[in-house]
Amino acid sequence: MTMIRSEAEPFTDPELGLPDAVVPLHVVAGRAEIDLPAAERAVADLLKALGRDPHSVHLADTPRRVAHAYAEMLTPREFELTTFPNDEGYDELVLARNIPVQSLCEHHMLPFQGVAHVGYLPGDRILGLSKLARVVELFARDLQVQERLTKQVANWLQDQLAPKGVGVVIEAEHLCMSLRGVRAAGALTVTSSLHGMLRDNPSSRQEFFALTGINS
Ligand SMILES: Nc1nc2c(ncn2[C@@H]2O[C@H](COP(=O)(O)OP(=O)(O)OP(=O)(O)O)[C@@H](O)[C@H]2O)c(=O)[nH]1
Ligand SMILES: [Zn+2]
Repeated sequence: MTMIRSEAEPFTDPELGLPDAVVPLHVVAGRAEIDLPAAERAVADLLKALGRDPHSVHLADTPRRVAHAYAEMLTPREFELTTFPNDEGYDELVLARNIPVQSLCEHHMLPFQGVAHVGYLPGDRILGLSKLARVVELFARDLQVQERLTKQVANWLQDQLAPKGVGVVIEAEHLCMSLRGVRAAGALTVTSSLHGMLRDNPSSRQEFFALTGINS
């Protein structure tokens, strides 16, 4: 998945007034359009291959439902990137903890879900808080591995906001590990990605992990 920014320049000095840097985001191809009728046919074929009758009264609507469910789970909502000038020179951590994460593992197309803790040390700009959760959704609504998801969120914040540091931790349970296979129900996978001072400065790093509740 690739994202481009609009024609608007993101971080030019604003006129007075807020919000001052609203940048429409467009999720662009890298992925083809979702073809719902083809997905429905494929689900009906899968049911048949699994020894089930897709035309039975119970399953007649299932291909449509499954196709729509996957389409929904693979389609992030677009949003506008809203930043504000850091007029007060706020120079401590901003951290949104326990952001819900729902994604699909690319190996089994089964959900993995949990929480993300997303933080940054502001530079010249601060970010609308909701955008920390929106960017998690932007990259989670894809076929993913948790490591890539974690890095994409951190890289996006670093690129878009140019803060002094970025930290992202994701804790998630993978249904492919709990429902089937090894059946390790309740096992949590923890991943992290850090940039700038949160990576390089030991006390900033420690503070970040302390506030996330993760022992570094
Ligand atoms: N690194 C990583 N691995 C993942 C993620 N989600 C699922 N996996 C793993 O992807 C691997 C795929 O391994 P395979 O051996 O090809 O698949 P499998 O035979 O179904 O493996 P088992 O789950 O061990 O039964 C499994 O070990 C999964 O646990 C993820 O987000 N990151
Ligand atoms: Zn999996």
